[in-house]
Amino acid sequence: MPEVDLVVIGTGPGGEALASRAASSGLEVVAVEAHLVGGECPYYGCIPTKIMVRASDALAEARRAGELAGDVSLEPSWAPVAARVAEATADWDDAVAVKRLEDAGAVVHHGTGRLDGPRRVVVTLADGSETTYTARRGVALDPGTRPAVPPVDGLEGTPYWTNRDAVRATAVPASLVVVGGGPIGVELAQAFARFGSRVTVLQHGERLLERDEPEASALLEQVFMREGIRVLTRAELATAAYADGTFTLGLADGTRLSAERLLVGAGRIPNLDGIGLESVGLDPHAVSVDERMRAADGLWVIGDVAGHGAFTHLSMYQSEIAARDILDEDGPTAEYHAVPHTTFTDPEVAGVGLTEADARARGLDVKVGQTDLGASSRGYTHGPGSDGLVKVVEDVSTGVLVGAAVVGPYAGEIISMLTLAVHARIPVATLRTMIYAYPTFHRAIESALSEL
Ligand SMILES: Cc1cc2nc3c(=O)[nH]c(=O)nc-3n(C[C@H](O)[C@H](O)[C@H](O)COP(=O)(O)OP(=O)(O)OC[C@H]3O[C@@H](n4cnc5c(N)ncnc54)[C@H](O)[C@@H]3O)c2cc1C
Ligand SMILES: NC(=O)c1ccc[n+]([C@@H]2O[C@H](COP(=O)([O-])OP(=O)(O)OC[C@H]3O[C@@H](n4cnc5c(N)ncnc54)[C@H](O)[C@@H]3O)[C@@H](O)[C@H]2O)c1
Repeated sequence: MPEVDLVVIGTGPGGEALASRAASSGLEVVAVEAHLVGGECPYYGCIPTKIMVRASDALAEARRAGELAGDVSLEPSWAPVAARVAEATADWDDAVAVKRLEDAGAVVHHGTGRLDGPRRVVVTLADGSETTYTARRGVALDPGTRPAVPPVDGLEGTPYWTNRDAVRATAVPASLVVVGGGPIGVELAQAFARFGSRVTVLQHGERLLERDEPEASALLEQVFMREGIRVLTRAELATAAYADGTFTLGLADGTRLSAERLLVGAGRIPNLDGIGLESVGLDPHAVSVDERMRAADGLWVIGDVAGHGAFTHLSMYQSEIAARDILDEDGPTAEYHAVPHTTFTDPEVAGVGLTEADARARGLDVKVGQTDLGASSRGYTHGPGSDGLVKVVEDVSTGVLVGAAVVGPYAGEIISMLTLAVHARIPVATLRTMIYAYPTFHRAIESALSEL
């Protein structure tokens, strides 16, 4: 039985970084990847979708030019988008990532990994051959998630898209129904709509982006309506059929829709099934980790399945914490009070820490300040496309911000100073003494603070 120091099962962004860090620190590392080294983010998630978003934002800005700088003639084409996505993903080939990992000193297997007791992993390759490894230090899991497909009558067997198909699109569908109004659904809905697709978003819940502030959801819904994207909330897809290039869809309330394409972006399922958690005495369906990302002795779990949020920056953050523990290095342990996120719609929707509702649910004595970004000096000079807001949530008992939201152009950048404030627990009194450059979007934060 081959013996190594560490086996990493699943090389999402964090798993890849962990394998690389451990190998370059001198450990004997085996990395096992069922599909592409790097995981969902570079091939089917963050990177290709942000290329699509960037292109659709360019179209939106060009359309705004009329009001700002005179006419622009536009002939939208998906060809450059598809070409940039193919280039970024190397046509969905991970050779460069594999080489990077091998150059760091790791052995990479394309196959599936399964725990087979403490510090033991069975690797099954595509040809069915199996090798069992013993891992002296232990095993790290970063298996990520896959799309959740709702149990809709007739859906199975139809050529519905998930994010994996949408990023491979070579043409814009004339019409598109998107199931799910979370980050995946709203980013892709707007990107395709701006290229001319007639888009309807079906959202189970009461509003888009349910984990964000309700004011952010309402603003995004207004923008979607203005851009001609139909949003049906409290909508439940009940039936689906596909014939002659058209989906026919029935909602639970009797509404019928048809579209050329159907995109399912309705949440994710953790890839924990079959990974052998029960062989080390753990619940096979859910895993919990401590502040060093340990799920058991000699077992570290990172990334989306670790249960603290599904973002690449979290997977990377947790990877470094696990790496330090595996390498017996000192350093801070995991803290989640200031996790930021940005949904790359236009306007961008960003947040950090707790929403007002979350803070109140925790029993905090909360004060809230909010301001209209479009009404700021920068919003006024920016003109069309400046819809937005800043909302800050203060814990009155400590006088620090526990959460904040920014909606607007560059919200993902503007949120960074609020992330610092929440992360470092900078008193609101100190934030109020800061000088905010005029006329920037981030200056609106000063106005929001004055509303507290
Ligand atoms: C459309 C879309 C857009 C997104 N946009 C953003 C964004 O803009 N910003 C952001 O921060 N996040 C974004 N995300 C989320 C981000 O992609 C994930 O949070 C990120 O990939 C981290 O995931 P992970 O480390 O858990 O693993 P993943 O990236 O999911 O990778 C896990 C890997 O493990 C492999 N694997 C699973 N089981 C096994 C096994 N038994 N053996 C071997 N290999 C296995 C899989 O093949 C996969 O390659 C997006 C996600 C999607 C779907
Ligand atoms: N920019 C980013 O950072 C980014 C972008 C995309 C995805 N992500 C990550 O990936 C995760 C998954 O994204 P997601 O959008 O699939 O998940 P999500 O769980 O955040 O949202 C899915 C939405 O679909 C709705 N839904 C579920 N079943 C439905 C049904 N049958 N009919 C209609 N609506 C239904 C839910 O109410 C929910 O609002 C996100 O939580 C996020 O962490 C991040």
